[in-house]
Amino acid sequence: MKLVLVSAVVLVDADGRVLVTQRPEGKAMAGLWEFPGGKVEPGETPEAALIRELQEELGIDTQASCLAPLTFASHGYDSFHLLMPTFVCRRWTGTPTGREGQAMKWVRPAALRDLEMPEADLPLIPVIRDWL
Ligand SMILES: Nc1nc2c([nH]c(=O)n2[C@H]2C[C@H](O)[C@@H](COP(=O)(O)OP(=O)(O)OP(=O)(O)O)O2)c(=O)[nH]1
Repeated sequence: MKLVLVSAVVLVDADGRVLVTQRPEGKAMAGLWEFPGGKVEPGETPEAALIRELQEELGIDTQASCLAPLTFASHGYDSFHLLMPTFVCRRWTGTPTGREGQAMKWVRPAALRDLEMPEADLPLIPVIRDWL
């Protein structure tokens, strides 16, 4: 089974809400709400991958010192095993916008359980609720 390393981040705004983005039509798991992030490329650190993905996907800038490790997901999908270090970030510059046309929204941690999220994300929800 292929191990896929994906970095994700829980962006937290001044009101304590977190950002989720919707996977676009045509991709695997289309329509599900997920945390910003993406695959870590060869030679890249998880932090560098996130900084790159946040710029590409949302048009915001942050730095490694603003990314605090929160938890991780480890989940077996049919065709790969996902390992997803998950950070929390409260400091960035710019306003997140769906640069790739994806829908996004800010939600209270308590409302995450009402969203349809990828299987791998479900164990993250109580951790986020407890620690934010
Ligand atoms: N960014 C992110 N990806 C997640 C989450 N939960 C989860 O299972 N994933 C999975 C979905 C994808 O299989 C993988 C992230 O890969 P990706 O977004 O860079 O790439 P992708 O599948 O959209 O598509 P591709 O460009 O590789 O074709 O991790 C999450 O909360 N955030």
